[in-house]
Amino acid sequence: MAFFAHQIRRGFSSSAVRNVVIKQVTIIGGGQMGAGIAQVAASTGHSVTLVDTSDDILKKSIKTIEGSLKRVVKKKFADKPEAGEEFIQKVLKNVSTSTDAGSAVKSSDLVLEAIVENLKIKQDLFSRLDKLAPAHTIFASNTSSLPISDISSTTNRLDRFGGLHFFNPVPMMKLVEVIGTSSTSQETFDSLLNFSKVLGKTPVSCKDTPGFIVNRLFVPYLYEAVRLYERGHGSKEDIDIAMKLGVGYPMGPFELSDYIGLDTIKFIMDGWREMDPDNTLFAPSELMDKLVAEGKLGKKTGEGFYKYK
Ligand SMILES: CC(=O)CC(=O)SCCNC(=O)CCNC(=O)[C@H](O)C(C)(C)COP(=O)(O)OP(=O)(O)OC[C@H]1O[C@@H](n2cnc3c(N)ncnc32)[C@H](O)[C@@H]1OP(=O)(O)O
Ligand SMILES: NC(=O)C1=CN([C@@H]2O[C@H](COP(=O)(O)OP(=O)(O)OC[C@H]3O[C@@H](n4cnc5c(N)ncnc54)[C@H](O)[C@@H]3O)[C@@H](O)[C@H]2O)C=CC1
Repeated sequence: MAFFAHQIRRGFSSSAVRNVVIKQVTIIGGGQMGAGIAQVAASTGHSVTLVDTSDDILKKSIKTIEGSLKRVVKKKFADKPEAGEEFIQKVLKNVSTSTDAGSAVKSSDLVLEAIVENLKIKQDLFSRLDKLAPAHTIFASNTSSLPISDISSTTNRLDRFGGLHFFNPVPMMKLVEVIGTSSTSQETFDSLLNFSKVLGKTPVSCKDTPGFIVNRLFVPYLYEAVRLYERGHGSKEDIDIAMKLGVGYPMGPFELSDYIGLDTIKFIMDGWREMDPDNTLFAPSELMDKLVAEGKLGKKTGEGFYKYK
């Protein structure tokens, strides 16, 4: 009886009665997050195909992975630089690239999406791939804020669909939020939990609620820092210093917003405000709107709250 109730909660489906051991991974989107996830998956022995819209972007993704691996081995193989170089080459061999998502997913156990934070584009992608991926393949999204059940709604594999939310920079941040919708099967959820552990991360289980755990607490904090600055209650520099030295955060809110990308943070907040317009935690910021409109998105564009050129 308990088993049955449990299966109902997770949306039982006969096609998903076994745990999928994830070996072959397709990652769609080779930006900040996709490249980081590809690196970690390849470093832990997975065969990874990284997909993006052009070969030029993918070349940049591989360069990013190479640069990050160099930082990792500097520490891990401090006394054995040759073994470090060997490790880098071994990891890079585990990553192939493609601009053809449809072909890439044909041999995948997991398709993990880390493309632009836009519901329609994510839905279109998964709807197309659903027809091409094998039946056992699990689909997952790395979305920061969109409901997983909205993203999965255009597919016929609701039981094999979940959220895997990594943190930036992926090689350094230990947490993964694993998100199950009311339709995600227990087997899928367990496979995603297990995959996160095999990557060397610590997973936490989340419901499909806005911002899951971390961003629901964290994004309002980042916005309140900007509003505090707009009210003239402190300079950006002092607010950053205060949060680093006062509560031990590794980065202040302005440094971190620039690091994540102001477009991503604004997109999250705009979406929540639309859902709950009277919630003062979701109030807008004129400065944030202005910077994003000017294309000053943070570190990735060379300027955000601070300049990086
Ligand atoms: C928006 C969302 O949906 C969710 C999110 O991601 S929210 C954002 C979550 N992320 C954070 O909060 C990041 C907070 N910042 C930090 O933890 C740290 O500042 C940081 C790890 C990014 C950098 O650390 P730092 O001490 O400030 O700088 P730095 O000295 O350059 O780096 C520390 C170490 O990390 C390593 N490192 C940093 N970035 C790295 C990367 N991308 N790849 C590999 N190694 C990296 C460095 O090599 C360095 O190693 P050593 O200690 O051996 O020298
Ligand atoms: N930046 C951050 O700190 C975090 C972001 N996220 C989420 O991860 C996702 C990706 O974010 P970032 O890596 O920061 O973005 P990014 O802008 O660095 O990278 C996105 C990549 O996806 C590619 N892309 C866009 N549409 C595509 C398509 N249809 N097919 C293939 N590739 C496509 C782009 O060319 C780009 O290289 C978003 O959903 C974001 O909300 C999650 C955790 C942290």
